[in-house]
Amino acid sequence: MSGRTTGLTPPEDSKAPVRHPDAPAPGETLGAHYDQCFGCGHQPGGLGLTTRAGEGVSVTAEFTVRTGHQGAPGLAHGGVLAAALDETLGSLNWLQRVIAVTGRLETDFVRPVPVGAELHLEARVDAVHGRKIYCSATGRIDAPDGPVAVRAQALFIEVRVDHFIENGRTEEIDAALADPDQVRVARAFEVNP
Ligand SMILES: CCCCCCCCCC(=O)SCCNC(=O)CCNC(=O)[C@H](O)C(C)(C)COP(=O)(O)OP(=O)(O)OC[C@H]1O[C@@H](n2cnc3c(N)ncnc32)[C@H](O)[C@@H]1OP(=O)(O)O
Repeated sequence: MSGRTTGLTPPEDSKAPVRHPDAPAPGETLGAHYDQCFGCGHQPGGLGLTTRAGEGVSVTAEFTVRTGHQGAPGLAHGGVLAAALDETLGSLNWLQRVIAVTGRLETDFVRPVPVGAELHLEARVDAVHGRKIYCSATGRIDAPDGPVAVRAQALFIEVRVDHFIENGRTEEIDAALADPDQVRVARAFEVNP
C-alpha cells in the first residue's frame, strides 16, 4: 500500500517512533481522552471503544458492531468502521505523550462486517518526521487473528492544546477547562506545555 498515495509515505529521514518512558504498560487499559468522544467516550450513540497499550508504540482495541452502526441491512457502515480505525490510531497519543490529530486517513474495506461482530483493532506508529506521525491500523473480525476486515494508513499531525481551545465550541471548551480530570488528561499529553 505504501507509495500508492501522496502524504502517507514517511520521508527517508523519518525517525523511528519512541515510546514515552511514562507511557502506560503493555496490557494496561487506556481511559477515554474525553468523556463525550464518539469513539472512546461513554455515550449511548458512540462506539464505546476499549483500548489497551501494546508493545512498542502500538495499541489494541475492541468494538462490537451494534444495530445503530448499520449502513446496509445487518452490516456495519463504512464510516463507522473508519471512525473505529481513527479512534484507535488516535489512542497512540497516549504512548507518545503528544497531542496529535488526524490529517489524513486512508481506509481499505476488505470484507463486510456483520452486526454483532466484534472488531479487533491494532494500531501502531510506523515513523515520525517532525510534527508528522505516520501510522497504520488493522481491524479483524471476532478475534485478534481473525480475518482482516479493514486496514488504514494515516498521517497524524502534532498540535498544541490551543488547537482545541481556539477551534472548539465555547460551551464544551469552557466545561472541559472547568473539569480538573479533563485538564489533567490534556496536561499529561502535552509534555512541554
Ligand atoms: C487530548 C487528546 C486528543 C486526541 C484526539 C484523537 C481523536 C481521534 C483522531 C481524530 O479524529 S482528530 C479529529 C479529526 N481531525 C481534525 O479535525 C484535524 C483538522 N485539520 C487541522 O486542524 C489542520 O489541518 C492540521 C492540524 C492537521 C494541520 O494544520 P497545521 O497548520 O498545524 O499544519 P500544516 O498545514 O502546516 O501541516 C504540517 C505538515 O503536515 C502536512 N500535512 C498536513 N495535513 C496533511 C494532509 N491532510 N495530508 C498530507 N500532509 C499533510 C503538511 O504538508 C506539513 O508538512 P511539512 O511539515 O512537510 O511541510
